[in-house]
Amino acid sequence: MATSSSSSSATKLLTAAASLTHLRRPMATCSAARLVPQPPDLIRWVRREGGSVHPGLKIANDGASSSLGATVLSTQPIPGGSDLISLPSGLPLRFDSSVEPGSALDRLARRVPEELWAMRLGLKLLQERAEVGSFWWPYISNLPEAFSLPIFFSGEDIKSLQYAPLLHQVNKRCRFLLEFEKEVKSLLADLTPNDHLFGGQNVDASSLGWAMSAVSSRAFRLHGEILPGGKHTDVPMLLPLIDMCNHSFDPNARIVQERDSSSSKMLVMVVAERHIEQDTPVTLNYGCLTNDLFLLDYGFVIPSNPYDITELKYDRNLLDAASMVAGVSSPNFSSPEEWQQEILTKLNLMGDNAVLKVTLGGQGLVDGRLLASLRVLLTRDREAVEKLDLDSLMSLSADAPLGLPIETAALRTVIALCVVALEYFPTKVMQDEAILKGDISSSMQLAVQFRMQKKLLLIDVMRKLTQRVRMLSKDKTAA
Ligand SMILES: C[S@@+](CC[C@H](N)C(=O)[O-])C[C@H]1O[C@@H](n2cnc3c(N)ncnc32)[C@H](O)[C@@H]1O
Repeated sequence: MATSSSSSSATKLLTAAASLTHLRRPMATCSAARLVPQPPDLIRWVRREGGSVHPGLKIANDGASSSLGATVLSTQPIPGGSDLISLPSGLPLRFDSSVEPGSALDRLARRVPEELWAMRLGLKLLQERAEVGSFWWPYISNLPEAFSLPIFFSGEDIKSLQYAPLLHQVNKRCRFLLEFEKEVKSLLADLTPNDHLFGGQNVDASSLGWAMSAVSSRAFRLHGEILPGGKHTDVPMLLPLIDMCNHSFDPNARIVQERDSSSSKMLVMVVAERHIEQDTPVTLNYGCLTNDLFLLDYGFVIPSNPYDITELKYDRNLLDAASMVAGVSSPNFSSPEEWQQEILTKLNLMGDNAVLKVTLGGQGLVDGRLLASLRVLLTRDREAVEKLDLDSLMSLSADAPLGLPIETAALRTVIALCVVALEYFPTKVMQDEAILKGDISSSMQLAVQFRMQKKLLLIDVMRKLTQRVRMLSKDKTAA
């Protein structure tokens, strides 16, 4: 069970977090605070550099909720299909276009693991931030001075997340930043002052963390140049002004790319998806992401996020505990028969290549592999199982593929798994609600919101599966 290792993760993490306190800047009470107090007019800069911006748009602070920070706002009604913002290929800030292969910056970037790609572009951002007269200064000076990402939380706030998979990720990122600071310093020590990558400025875990957060919360992965044969690569890039648009799962605008008529370069545009009323924020969909990723990369949590999931570790003891809670007896959870083991191996839940992470919630509601394993472990009818393919065994939409009693027992076991998973959280939803009403820091607010949403998700899965069990038995009675 994922949350079972939380205490050891938390201890490790606190060790890392304690030494990261210098990373923390006071979290901006208004996250709209910018790098410099009066930054240049971004819209004017975009227009001057060959981009276009719809005359009915302005940058505004989202007053309704300061956590949303700045936003692009309509000052007049805008018809659907209108071009809102357009950036020529020179305006996006990319790593690949200007960093020489083999250069010191390139060598440093190669030390960053692929999954932390934001740090690579972050290095370029730091370099431009340090360069006097940088082309991108009007953009960079408009970036937030601080970010509400968990790497900047205090040890206490990180612990309050109460969810091991996220604690693990935060811990990993904090450790990486501390290690990378050393690597950067050692590389810089070998360079002459003239070759210093960051204009002689001190680069530490704090500035690296700022840059990584700026990129993870604002960059888009878009097509780079069109390659011969019409292929294109996906490149992360920072999009001035476009990155002032906040996220919505039901956005009123979207990003499109058009090929520049005179070259292989790409134009990046934002187009109104539908009619936008006056005084409405222009929103984009950042992706169908879990709250883990929204919090880690963007520093916010979406209530009732339909893409959020809770991770569990597939573990026979856990299944035994759940079956006891459910009142479903199955000795096969701890000692599956050989034919059952074969199917568990095919499901990658046993054997050398086993992947034991399973999920609840999200679009599928129950992890197909978990559901299939329960159906298989709860039946003695090997023949019936062998008539089914893996997809039918894994599908929640299939009508009780092994019959009603097995389906009911499997679903009741999943419901019990949710009960057990809820027990792992040290606090209850009601306690979280009470804490949120109190006078707490913005990072504690985020941590408590995050863990509360995980619990509400489990409760929602329980509710939906209970309905399903009822429906199945009703159908049976009616038949
Ligand atoms: C691409 S930037 C958008 C512009 C940003 N609001 C600003 O002040 O610069 C992404 C950041 O905006 C905020 N944000 C965007 N959409 C949000 C949402 N739906 N809820 C809460 N915060 C959001 C988060 O701080 C996120 O890291």
